Amino acid sequence: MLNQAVSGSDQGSPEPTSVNEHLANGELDGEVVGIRGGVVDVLFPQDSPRIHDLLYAGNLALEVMSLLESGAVRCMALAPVRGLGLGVSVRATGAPIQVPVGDAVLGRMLNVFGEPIDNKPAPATDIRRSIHQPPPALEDRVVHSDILETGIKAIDLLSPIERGGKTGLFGGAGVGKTVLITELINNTVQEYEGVSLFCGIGERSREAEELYREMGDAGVRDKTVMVFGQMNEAPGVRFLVGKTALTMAEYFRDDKKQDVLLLIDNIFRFVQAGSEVSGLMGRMPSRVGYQPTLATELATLEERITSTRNGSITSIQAVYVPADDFTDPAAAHIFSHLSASVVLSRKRASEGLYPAVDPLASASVMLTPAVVGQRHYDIARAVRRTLADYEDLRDIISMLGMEELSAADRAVVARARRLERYLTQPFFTMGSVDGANGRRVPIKDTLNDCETILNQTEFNDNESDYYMIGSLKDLASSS
Ligand SMILES: Nc1ncnc2c1ncn2[C@@H]1O[C@H](COP(=O)(O)OP(=O)(O)OP(=O)(O)O)[C@@H](O)[C@H]1O
Repeated sequence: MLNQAVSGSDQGSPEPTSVNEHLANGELDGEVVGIRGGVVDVLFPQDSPRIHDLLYAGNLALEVMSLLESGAVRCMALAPVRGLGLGVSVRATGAPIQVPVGDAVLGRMLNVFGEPIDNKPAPATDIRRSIHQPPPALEDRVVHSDILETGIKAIDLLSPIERGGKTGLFGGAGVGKTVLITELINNTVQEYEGVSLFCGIGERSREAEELYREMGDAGVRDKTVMVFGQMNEAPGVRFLVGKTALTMAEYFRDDKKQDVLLLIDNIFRFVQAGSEVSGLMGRMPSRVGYQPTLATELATLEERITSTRNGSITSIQAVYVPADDFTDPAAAHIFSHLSASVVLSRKRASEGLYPAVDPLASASVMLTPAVVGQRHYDIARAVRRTLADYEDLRDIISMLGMEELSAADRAVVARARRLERYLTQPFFTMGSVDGANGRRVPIKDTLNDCETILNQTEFNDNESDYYMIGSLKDLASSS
């Protein structure tokens, strides 16, 4: 209901009063004047709250998205709007969502508001930050040229991850993005000198629980923060939860001067949530039905994920590619923010070649002689060339058979098939499923092994022996 004090103040002082002053007097109450899906219009008889301010209609949290000509504010709901009616009174908090930051959030599983979802008390800290922050100034950003070694052969060899950079794991449904990101957590978090932050956006809630348990088993939970806004939550939550995680990451980087490893599964769901909100807000869709503001929305998040003089944020982001279409505007825009992209292919997954990294489509700006060294660069190129030549020969083989190939081409095929199998790897996180034990392979071994295979001229061994092994030492010890 409209507040009496507010409606009676028409004849009051002509001086505009600030929102905070109204709040102090408990005056800034508004009223729900429109509800459309998760979008709620609220009319404040006097000062309107600002964009991004948090409002409450009873227990329902709302975030102000835009100011309407009618003087009302259009908000997105951060929970289902079931039961909400016109005329319900709304209270403005006078501030955006503020989340707890600092050591108190370590080891915790939190939601978009920074509230616990692990059945433990709220993080014990008074330090809270607004989730809407500007990106660091250009002159404060720094570029590293170090590699974060993952122990995953295909990634370290063909698409090395930049420390302090952004890496994307692209793939359609069910090609192994979540498995790969979990393996990366397993392989890197333990050795990572700094804190890790996992942000789950719009994925299955079951995955959140599994991850929490795995973090506990691996003994890394106390240097990890997990923030979730999963697929069962309102689009507004999925849209904002990335910012919650980033605000916590920025505090570790800027105030504690620590290095942060930020893992996001799945950044596409952030774009998708933005598109749901945009549709509800009544904006005209743009290409392929996405929101016209796709590029700016993504930039406000991605530009904050950066390394500064204070500390670095290394981020690894899973990117769902709708219908395996890599020209999809969401995938293409995300791609433009990254320094390395690991592309997972359905064809390789269907052949059981896990991790299904596509050696020809995956790339990294780190893969230059200046960063990885001439030898690594040459070996990676030779591996790619061999696999590309094999791709070209595949049609001929399927039509005419291997017999029609020249001896040189047959050698290329033999090497390529061995390389393809060698680049598969048993994962620690899949151990219980396929029975094999996980393997972590240092890049030095991967380079030596690939060189050995590339130089191979006799092919008496069985190519299937190269499948799901760690380094070639495994092959020698099993024969
Ligand atoms: N490295 C691997 N080794 C063995 N099996 C794997 C591997 N990666 C993926 N798989 C198989 O593929 C399935 C799907 O993997 P995952 O859930 O990671 O896919 P996804 O790309 O995240 O899918 P979605 O888009 O549906 O979330 C797994 O359940 C597993 O059976």
